[in-house]
Amino acid sequence: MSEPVPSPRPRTDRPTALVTGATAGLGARYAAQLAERGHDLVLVARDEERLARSAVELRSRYGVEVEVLPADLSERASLQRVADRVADAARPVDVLVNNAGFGLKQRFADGDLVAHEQMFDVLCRAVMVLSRAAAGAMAARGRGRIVNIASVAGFVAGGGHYSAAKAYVALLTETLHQELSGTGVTATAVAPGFVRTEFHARAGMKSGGTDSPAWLDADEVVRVSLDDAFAGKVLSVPTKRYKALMGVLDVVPRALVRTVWGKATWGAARRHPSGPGQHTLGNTPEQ
Ligand SMILES: NC(=O)C1=CN([C@@H]2O[C@H](COP(=O)(O)OP(=O)(O)OC[C@H]3O[C@@H](n4cnc5c(N)ncnc54)[C@H](OP(=O)(O)O)[C@@H]3O)[C@@H](O)[C@H]2O)C=CC1
Ligand SMILES: N[C@@H](C=O)C(=O)O
Repeated sequence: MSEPVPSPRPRTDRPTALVTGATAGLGARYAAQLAERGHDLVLVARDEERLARSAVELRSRYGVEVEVLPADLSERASLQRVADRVADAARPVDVLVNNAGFGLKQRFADGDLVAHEQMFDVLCRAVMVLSRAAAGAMAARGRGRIVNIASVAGFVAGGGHYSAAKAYVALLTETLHQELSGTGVTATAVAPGFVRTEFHARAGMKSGGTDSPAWLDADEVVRVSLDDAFAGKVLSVPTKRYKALMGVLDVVPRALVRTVWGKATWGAARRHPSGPGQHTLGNTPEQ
């Protein structure tokens, strides 16, 4: 990736939101809805052309200032540039949306270690570094919103490395919310269920009938989660269906959840190229 040239933009009296993974799926909708709610934007993703196209469209549609900050969040130097932008006291970021992410269609135990390290770096390390940068800068100003995209998958026992990473995001966000209490800064973990975005196609996963009620509209997820974040809620679970599922997950024994999720075609099994029961390790979900 070539060295990015951040576009310097004059400050306006509008608040600024920085969104990672802003070019597709949920991130693109966060950018658009935050602009609609009167925010200037800083857009982060890897694809520079797509970032530039998004910026042009958002400026013309919403009349806000849009900076682009191309960065691969799995690379430490790039991540640091984004963290420096988040913490820049001269150009305050009022809302941080840690959204960038991806899934892997492979098991953890015998999958490609480099791919799993990249997933860890983007889903966990980047969220940790950027949340911390935002927490310090925002607390010093006495206001700010940190919005971290977790997943219902993060509350599912046995859902693979992805679930573990999203569990980390949820718990880190709850910790941050607690530590920031009284500072004027809030942290919100968003836990969507299945959402129609590029996520599953990019990972080569089967997504089944995306018109089924299990699949959510990205715009609805973003609207509900921004309302929750601006209300200072610590956890946002968009839609009644998934709130009900989270209620069930709270009371069902973990061993049962592991077994069901491991075998279900819509669950962990669909992440395995070899399909349920045919993977190389010969482990049952209980092991
Ligand atoms: N879709 C779903 O069912 C659900 C998704 N989520 C979570 O929502 C978030 C958004 O996913 P979704 O919108 O579905 O996915 P998409 O695949 O539609 O979009 C992913 C975005 O992340 C960016 N991105 C990916 N890798 C990197 C990287 N290394 N550095 C910087 N940017 C990166 C992509 O841009 P580029 O390729 O240009 O870098 C893109 O803008 C993720 O955290 C995901 O885990 C949670 C629950 C459900
Ligand atoms: N809910 C989705 C992502 O978080 C999935 O599990 O595919």
